[in-house]
Amino acid sequence: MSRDTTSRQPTQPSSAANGAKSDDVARTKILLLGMRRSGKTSIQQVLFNNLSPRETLYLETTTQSTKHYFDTVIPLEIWDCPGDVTLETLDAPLAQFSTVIFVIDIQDLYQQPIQKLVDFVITAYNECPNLNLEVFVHKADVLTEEYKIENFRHIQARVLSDLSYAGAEYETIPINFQLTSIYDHSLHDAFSRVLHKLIDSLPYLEDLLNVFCTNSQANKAFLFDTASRLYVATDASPVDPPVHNLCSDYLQTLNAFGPLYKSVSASPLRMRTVPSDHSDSPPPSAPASPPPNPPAAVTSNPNSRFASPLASPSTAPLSAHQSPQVAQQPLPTPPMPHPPHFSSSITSSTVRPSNHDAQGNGNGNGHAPPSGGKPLFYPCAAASLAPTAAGAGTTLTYHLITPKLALLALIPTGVFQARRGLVEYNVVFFREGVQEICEVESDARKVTA
Ligand SMILES: Nc1nc2c(ncn2[C@@H]2O[C@H](COP(=O)(O)OP(=O)(O)OP(=O)(O)O)[C@@H](O)[C@H]2O)c(=O)[nH]1
Repeated sequence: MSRDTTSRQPTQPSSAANGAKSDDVARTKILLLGMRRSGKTSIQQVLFNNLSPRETLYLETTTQSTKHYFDTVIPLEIWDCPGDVTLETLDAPLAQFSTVIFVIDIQDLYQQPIQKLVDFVITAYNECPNLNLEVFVHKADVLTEEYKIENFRHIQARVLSDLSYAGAEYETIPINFQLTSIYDHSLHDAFSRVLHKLIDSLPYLEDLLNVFCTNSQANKAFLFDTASRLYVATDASPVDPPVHNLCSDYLQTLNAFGPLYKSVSASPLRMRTVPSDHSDSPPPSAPASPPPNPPAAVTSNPNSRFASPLASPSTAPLSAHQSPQVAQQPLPTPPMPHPPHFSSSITSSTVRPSNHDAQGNGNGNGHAPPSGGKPLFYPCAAASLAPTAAGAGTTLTYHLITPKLALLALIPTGVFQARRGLVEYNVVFFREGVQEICEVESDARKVTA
């Protein structure tokens, strides 16, 4: 991260590219504001630069506004500002930001930080009434559960009463308060909710997740950004924090083994020569059945494109052997250690080439197939959460959807065991839908010179 340690006056913001920086896309801008030491840089670094929370202890004070780039479903530009920045010294019009996140330390119950927040809200509202205003009441981990809630309510009540005291027109400004900490999952959950408001195609992603859940009998499904572990969309059922935390932990475990997947999948030679040992694999002579054409438009109803495990008996004979996703010669199952947070065992972990992408189609999120025509690979994995009785409990599944996004779903183990091929068949169509949405997003954001 680049910082100017000599100048204390913010001038032109500097850039630090975590994702690929490119000037040819219109980025959604998020501004991080707050008092000194409130935790702005830590939030940005933990979420988007994979910094471990403990390492934030060694972060230096920010002296100059710094832009960070991050590419997910939408390209983001996150501005980390010094604690003493004002809207006048920001050197950028507020109107160019989609969201401002004001970070306030949960122990800052004094007049100054709250007054700074209130002043900022009033100025921002006068300048840009439609600006999305978020307040992260941060470092929640330092207090016990009881004091945490008390301080959170106190800060919220003080801000709202000061605003109404400032004028009747400020009483109704929509401000979203969230409790956050870099030491638990609350920060990821809070930032995911901020992100949802910025993704225009969110309803389409949610539709795809709802259809996937219905047809695969999944209790819950998330579409996660794999690098930041923010969920960019989820199905219509409410988010239960323990379920979100479980999925996030599982993703973190799998991320830790990402390089293993890469080294295996990077070698097309190995893909052709290593014999299969996976029970779901088709016989070598199994014909590769290409999937149907991708949906004509993002808005098309995807319902008819999913096969339901609960559908009429005519759909039941569909199995993994018929799934277009598994028709290539399979790779061996890489060894997976027991994940630390699960009392369960990994039931499977495979690296499978997607037929669809082997043909060079449907690479979403603006990712062309790697040069040299190598296909992209989509690892999948599953962990049984209650392995005691056969078929009982829930299975947590992971399927990579695009190079940056993964589907995590909770499926009853009985369904997953009996209809796994069909679940994976549904994933193929889910992937096509998401990739198409990402392509539309990426096309819409291209800036032509
Ligand atoms: N306990 C706890 N400490 C945190 C949390 N987030 C950040 N910190 C700590 O707060 C201190 C300040 O964090 P920074 O990220 O540098 O804060 P900042 O707002 O960027 O500070 P300036 O650059 O001075 O504006 C560091 O020691 C972090 O480790 C949190 O969620 N919980």
